[in-house]
This record gives sequence, C-alpha cells and structure tokens, in this order.
Amino acid sequence: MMELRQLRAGYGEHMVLDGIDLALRPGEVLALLGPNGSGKSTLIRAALGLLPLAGGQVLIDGADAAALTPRQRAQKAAYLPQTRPVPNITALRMVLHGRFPHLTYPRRFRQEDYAAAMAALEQADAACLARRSMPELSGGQRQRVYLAMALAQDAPTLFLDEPTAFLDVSHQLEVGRLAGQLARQGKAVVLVLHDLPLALSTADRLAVLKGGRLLAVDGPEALCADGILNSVFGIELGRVMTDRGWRYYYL
Ligand SMILES: Nc1ncnc2c1ncn2[C@@H]1O[C@H](COP(=O)(O)OP(=O)(O)OP(=O)(O)O)[C@@H](O)[C@H]1O
Repeated sequence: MMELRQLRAGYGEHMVLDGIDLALRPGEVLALLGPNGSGKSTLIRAALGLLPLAGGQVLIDGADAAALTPRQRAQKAAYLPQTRPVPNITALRMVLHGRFPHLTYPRRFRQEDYAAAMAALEQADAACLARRSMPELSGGQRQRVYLAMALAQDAPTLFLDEPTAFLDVSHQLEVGRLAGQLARQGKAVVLVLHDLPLALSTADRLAVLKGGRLLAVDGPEALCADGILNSVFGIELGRVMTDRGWRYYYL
C-alpha cells in the first residue's frame, strides 16, 4: 500500500502541493479531482518519485519509498501519464515496454512477457491493434495502447492520469468498469478524471484538490451531499437512484 504523508512538492521556487496526506488502499478506486492546475499530475509525479519532494514522505508497504531503486518503484506502481511521445514501433512493442521492470539479465522478453502484453492489450480492448505502428493509430486507439502498457506492468498501484482522454463514450465507460475490476483484483487504482458523473459512479473514494491542498477525501454519496464539488468547480450536480445505484448529472 502506498501512503503520502505531509507531502510537499513543486517546481523550483513554485511550491504546488502542501501537506498532502493520502492513503491509496488496495482494492479501491480513488478518483483524484480538481480544477486545471490544482496539482493532480504533480501529486502523481511526486508519489512516483518522478519529482523531488520538498517535504514529507511516500511510504510503500510501510517503508520509505526514497530507499527504492527506480526499477523497484516501477514494480510497485504503474503510471499512465497525460501525454507521451509516439515512437515508431508497433503497439505490441510499446506495451512490452511495460514489462521492463520485470526483466532480469539479459533483459530479453520471455514468453510470459508476450503473454502479459497480449492479455493487457485485450483488457484495454486493443488486441486488434497489436501489429499496427503507433504513429498510424488514432488518438483514442493510442490511448488504449498506453493504458495496456500500464496494465502490462502488473503493479499493485496504478495511476491513470486522464485515461479517458480521446476515448469515445463506450470506451470511457469501459475504463470505468476496468478500474473497478482491477480494484476487485486487489489493486489500488488512482484515476484523474474531469468527468465528475463518471468519477462519482466509478470511484469508491474521491479526493478533491484545490490550490495544491486536499479539501476532502470521501465516498461519492457523502461528497455529493456535502456540496463541495459544486463549490470547487462552480457547478451544480444532481443525482438519481437507478437500478444500478446512484447516477450523477450536471444541472
Ligand atoms: N514542469 C513544470 N514546471 C513548472 N510548473 C509546472 C510544471 N508542471 C506543472 N506546473 C505547474 O504546477 C501547477 C499544477 O499543475 P498540474 O499539472 O499538477 O495540475 P493538474 O491539476 O494536473 O492540471 P490539469 O487538470 O490541467 O491537468 C500549475 O500551476 C502548473 O502551471
């Protein structure tokens, strides 16, 4: 389990995050919400060790993550960033990159790495793209391949920064369902989503960031009843009970 304790981080003199305390629990989907520039991606990068901490600690299974090598950290947490370069390789080759943290000398992909990459492509509904080259894919197809790469890493914690970007509505909903499945397999899944109704119907807990501070961490019903999302985003959320539980909408 990963825990952030009194985390402070930023860029040079510009401090973005201040006093973040957050536990990423196995078996749970946590949605990270906040307006543009509130610090969501910065929080993820700091948690992953991609950005130096100005204070506080990241604990992984109770131990300070600063003592881990990048390879050990990559075995603990996978990351789908908002943007990525587009190398001229096939989708399968791209997804195999997710297996790097598991390779031992002489760093050749084994049969099990190909099997894990193909299984991840299937989970992301991208198996049919395996032989296509990355530059020739559409934005949404590419996003599904990057998602597969993060899944192929098979880490207990998964950070997906705007995983629904570029996706059509059916694949957006599919990402929500997949996050739930991964959590039921015992993973801690952190999703950055701008679609609040999707976040509220997908996540077990939601963390609301504003100006680099965590304003609330709670379940969807409590958070919606509290009205904090309305005030942070300047919107009005409504909800209706359906045979699949609460569904949320913008008024
Ligand atoms: N590489 C960087 N160098 C300097 N400042 C940065 C850098 N990346 C982000 N920032 C600043 O840090 C703050 C938080 O940015 P961050 O990307 O974490 O926000 P976010 O909540 O993920 O936003 P969005 O919803 O737009 O993706 C912003 O003020 C941004 O301008």
